[in-house]
Amino acid sequence: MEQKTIIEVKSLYKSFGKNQVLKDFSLTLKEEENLVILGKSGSGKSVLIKCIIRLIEPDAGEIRVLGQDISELDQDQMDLLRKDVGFLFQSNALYDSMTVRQNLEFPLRRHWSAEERQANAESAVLEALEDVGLAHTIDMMPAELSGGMRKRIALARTLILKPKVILYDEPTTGLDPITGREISELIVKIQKKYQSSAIIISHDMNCIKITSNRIIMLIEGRNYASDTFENLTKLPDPKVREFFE
Ligand SMILES: Nc1ncnc2c1ncn2[C@@H]1O[C@H](COP(=O)(O)OP(=O)(O)OP(=O)(O)O)[C@@H](O)[C@H]1O
Repeated sequence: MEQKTIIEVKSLYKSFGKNQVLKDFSLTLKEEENLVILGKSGSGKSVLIKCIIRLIEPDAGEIRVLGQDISELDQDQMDLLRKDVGFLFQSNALYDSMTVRQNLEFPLRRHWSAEERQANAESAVLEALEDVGLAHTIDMMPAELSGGMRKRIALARTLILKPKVILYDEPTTGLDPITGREISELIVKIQKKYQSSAIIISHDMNCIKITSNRIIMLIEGRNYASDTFENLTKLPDPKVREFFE
């Protein structure tokens, strides 16, 4: 059976003044796939992700998310789509003045009715916290948690809406190697449990090795090579080799 396409980006172009960042970039994300975007600093990985969640308007090209051309959606339709597309910020973006529970309840305010929240918020918060192994932190403040724990809480807050696809912006940056490995393993566990898909931006080779089903190399603004970790490490092309040496 052919796998469904979850995200399709076709011939994307984006420049800032004279700085041509994306030049004819394309990708396809399939159902239940963990796709890593690998590229140097400044190569346009964040710009790409921001185009996908429509924080940035591309100059040309097409982006389809869960079958919908996002340029055709109005604000309400885009809000509805955002429920299915989780985003884990590099900075975590937790609210420091709120407890862990309140942080997790926050996205429910926007996407669930008052009745739904009354009936199901408590169990949804607990399930998301259990997914990341941190149920005991429910009444703690973000400042009381380590960097790795804050990353897990941010992931739990993304999971609470049960997204079909999760976009991870450098999920292990700033973490020590052991904590980084735990987060990478958690990304794989979550994908299996929810049968979700993910785009993961990273240049942490350990994270990439653990999480990727496939890697796209973003070089000179385009999809320069796309293959599994193992196959890419065998390519003789010097521009690809740079990353694996
Ligand atoms: N809003 C903006 N205005 C002007 N230039 C921008 C803007 N956003 C990004 N850029 C430029 O686009 C290029 C790509 O930036 P981007 O943040 O996507 O890189 P990246 O691959 O994510 O890098 P890193 O790994 O360092 O995060 C950079 O040259 C950056 O200066």
